[in-house]
Amino acid sequence: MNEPRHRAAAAPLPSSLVGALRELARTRRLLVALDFDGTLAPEVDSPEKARAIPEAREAVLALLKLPNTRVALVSGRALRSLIEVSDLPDSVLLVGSHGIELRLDNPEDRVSLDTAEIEQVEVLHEVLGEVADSIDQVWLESKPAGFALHTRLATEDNSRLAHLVALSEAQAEIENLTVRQGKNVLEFAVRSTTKGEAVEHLRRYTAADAVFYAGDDVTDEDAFAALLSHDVGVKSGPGPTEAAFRVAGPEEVALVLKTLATFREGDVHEQ
Ligand SMILES: O=P(O)(O)OC[C@H]1O[C@H](O[C@H]2O[C@H](CO)[C@@H](O)[C@H](O)[C@H]2O)[C@H](O)[C@@H](O)[C@@H]1O
Repeated sequence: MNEPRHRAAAAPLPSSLVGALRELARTRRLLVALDFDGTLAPEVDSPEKARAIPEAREAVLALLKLPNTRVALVSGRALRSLIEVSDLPDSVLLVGSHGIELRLDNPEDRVSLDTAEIEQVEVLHEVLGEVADSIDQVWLESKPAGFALHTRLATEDNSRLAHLVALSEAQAEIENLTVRQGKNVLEFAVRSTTKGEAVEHLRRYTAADAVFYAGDDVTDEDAFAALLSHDVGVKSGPGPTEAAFRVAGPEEVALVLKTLATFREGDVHEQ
């Protein structure tokens, strides 16, 4: 099934989180950095069909209207794919490919790979393409500096096999390959960046006094690790995390963002 038919209402937020949001809303310059899949958008079988739930989108639009408030999406998706599925105004800062691609306020920064990296991407394509072609329901998503090997619809055995073979063959061909495990996906990149570096870059770029970050996957842990004591991190869904707070999924993330926007709006009017 690609689209959940009924969405559960968001569970109430824990009072400790509401308190942290109230405090964060008073920050002079605030950066709200958000992962996309599993955080704003429920997971679906076809990545191109993923969309932020309406409540999350509305909350992001509300935050965008506030002064001294920047919103950024920090995603593992290729920038082009992130632009398509997020469908948000250009004032949203975008980080794609786990930090390799950026779209800030100035015209797009294109990723330009050097000759050696281009050759490595070609080799990767060949190696991973063979793995995807030979195992049922395994497919390859192309990104500027690498590939995501998707196994969401494969059996558990086939998924494990695909990951093992892809990893050993790709690493045998390319030294210093960056490999990331995500939800039903194994990602390979010829350039190394993390969402933590992306958050640090965005913090400097926006001159933010504090940062809010929400994410659901293993790669978001680098971003949580980059948060400072006065920042707020919220993990969406299950799994180990360094984030100080956890909510159940995109419905609750939307409620968190709406609550933050409402507090901040109130503070702006009081000033
Ligand atoms: O960093 P994110 O914004 O969370 O992106 C992580 C990966 O998201 C996409 O794959 C995941 O979501 C798909 C749609 O729900 C799902 O089908 C897949 O199983 C998930 O792994 C995207 O396709 C990847 O390129 C991103 O790296």
